[in-house]
Amino acid sequence: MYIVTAEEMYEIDRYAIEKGGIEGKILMENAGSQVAQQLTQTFTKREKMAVLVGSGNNGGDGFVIARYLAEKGFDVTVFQLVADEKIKGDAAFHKHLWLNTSHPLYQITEPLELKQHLCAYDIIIDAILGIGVLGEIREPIRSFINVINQSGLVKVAIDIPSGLPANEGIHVDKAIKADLTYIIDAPKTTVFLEDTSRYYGKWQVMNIGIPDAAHQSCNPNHLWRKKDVLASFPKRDLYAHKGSNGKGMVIGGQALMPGSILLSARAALRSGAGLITVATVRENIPIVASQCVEATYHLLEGFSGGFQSRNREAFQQMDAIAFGMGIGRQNATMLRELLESTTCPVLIDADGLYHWKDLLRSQVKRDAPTVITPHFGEMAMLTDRSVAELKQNPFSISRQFAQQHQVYVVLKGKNTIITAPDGEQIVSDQGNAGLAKGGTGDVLSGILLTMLMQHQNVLIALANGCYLHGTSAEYLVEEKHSEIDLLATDVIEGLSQVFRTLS
Ligand SMILES: NC(=O)C1=CN([C@@H]2O[C@H](COP(=O)(O)OP(=O)(O)OC[C@H]3O[C@@H](n4cnc5c(N)ncnc54)[C@H](OP(=O)(O)O)[C@@H]3O)[C@@H](O)[C@H]2O)[C@@H](O)CC1
Ligand SMILES: Nc1ncnc2c1ncn2[C@@H]1O[C@H](COP(=O)(O)OP(=O)(O)O)[C@@H](O)[C@H]1O
Ligand SMILES: [K+]
Repeated sequence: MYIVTAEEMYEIDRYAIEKGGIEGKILMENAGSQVAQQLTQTFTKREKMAVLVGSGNNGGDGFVIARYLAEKGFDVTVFQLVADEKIKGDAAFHKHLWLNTSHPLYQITEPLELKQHLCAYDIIIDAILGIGVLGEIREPIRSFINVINQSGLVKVAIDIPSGLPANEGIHVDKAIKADLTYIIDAPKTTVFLEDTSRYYGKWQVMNIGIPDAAHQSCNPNHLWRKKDVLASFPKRDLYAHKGSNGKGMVIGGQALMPGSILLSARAALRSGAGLITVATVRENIPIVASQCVEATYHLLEGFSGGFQSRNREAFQQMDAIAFGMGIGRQNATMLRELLESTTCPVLIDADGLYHWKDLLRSQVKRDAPTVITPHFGEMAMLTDRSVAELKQNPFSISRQFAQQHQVYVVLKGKNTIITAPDGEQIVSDQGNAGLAKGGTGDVLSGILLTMLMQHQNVLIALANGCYLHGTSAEYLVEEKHSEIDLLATDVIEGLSQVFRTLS
């Protein structure tokens, strides 16, 4: 599935119309008929529906929806919130078809008038503004939105809640707070931002017959789904041996922090790693080893001296390395040597990100992939921006950062945004609030470590790893646990069930 900006959506429409030869009227017919079909399955004929239409093509969708609902015997009325001359093109065509049905069309100019009418209805279908919204919401639409939000009725938005921008980085001035949104063709960027996602309510994407070539014409971001995992997850070779399933190392864990490295190592093993070595300080080895007997151990001699040649040899045998979980925030020497002396992917997480920030000021010689996995607080630290700014622009800030520093960025949150050094982006929206606990990030690092050892393509490896992590939490909360009691260790155990659905 794709994720689009408003500009990309217009480009996709243009391509479908000009190169695909599908007329805009037909796309509108498809959009309206698909939404109407969903509405007839979700609501009953006892519920009275008010379709509110504006001036653009979003309003055009509203006329089609109303026509299909009326044909199916639903009690539906169209309220036109703009002057007649504002409705043009494809929307005017479909308005004409609606009028031909001889069902009512009311033109409303006053908010109070709308309020009085709405008292007689159960459901509002919001087809007032789509992705063409620009700038501050003008009157009288502004007051209409207030009336709708205060109505207490069920609000179903078409494509996007009216007034909400499609793109990140735009202040929300006034918008409908929908209970449900039927998104046309592809989710818009604001579906995935903390402040704007709440306006959508539940959402569902309607396929309106736009050819895939139209999407590919503008190379939009991807939303990672099970079918993408099934298509890209490496198959196990019948004659596999532990070496062919990948050798990985987790480096971290100061004396008082054995837990994080234990979680990473166990998660890496549960994800199918052939061999995992834990590199940590002497005090941690018996603690971690007692709960992770499958791993081997490598002694890190303190944190002050950097790597000796003994260390370097061990690191160079690895297919991927994860660095930083519980390592403490001092001394970037070790990380520099690790990055410069290895040719395998290195993932940097947690405290390791503070070390990496220190290295940004100097040149690090490295050709192999580097992956950073910050949460929003860590990303704010790395980019010298505020968390609020980052939450409004996570896609563009991640992209700019990944391109500037030539790293893979896994920006973790409810929706995790994964960016490649060339700017390509994938979103993993799996998971739930049960993951908002200490240690779940360490588990993710372990899973990603194993994925890096086993996939050809780093971006896909990371997307698949995030899918496994989030889906494990989803299964566990559906069947056994709740979002309250879920622990990071449970997420490791839950991986078995996710893998069974992939084979
Ligand atoms: N083939 C296709 O294209 C398909 C498109 N589809 C559908 O089309 C939708 C996009 O249609 P669109 O481009 O007409 O934009 P849309 O938001 O409906 O109207 C824009 C108008 O709103 C107004 N307005 C803007 N800002 C405002 C403000 N701040 N405050 C107040 N008013 C404001 C302004 O009108 P004005 O008053 O300036 O004349 C402007 O002209 C898309 O979301 C999807 O639903 C589907 O049917 C599939 C096929
Ligand atoms: N509300 C949420 N919904 C879905 N996933 C979440 C949510 N909160 C956190 N997560 C996921 O949980 C993990 C938390 O990572 P992190 O903050 O690094 O934890 P820690 O450092 O304590 O191990 C990330 O993978 C993140 O995407
Ligand atoms: K709308």
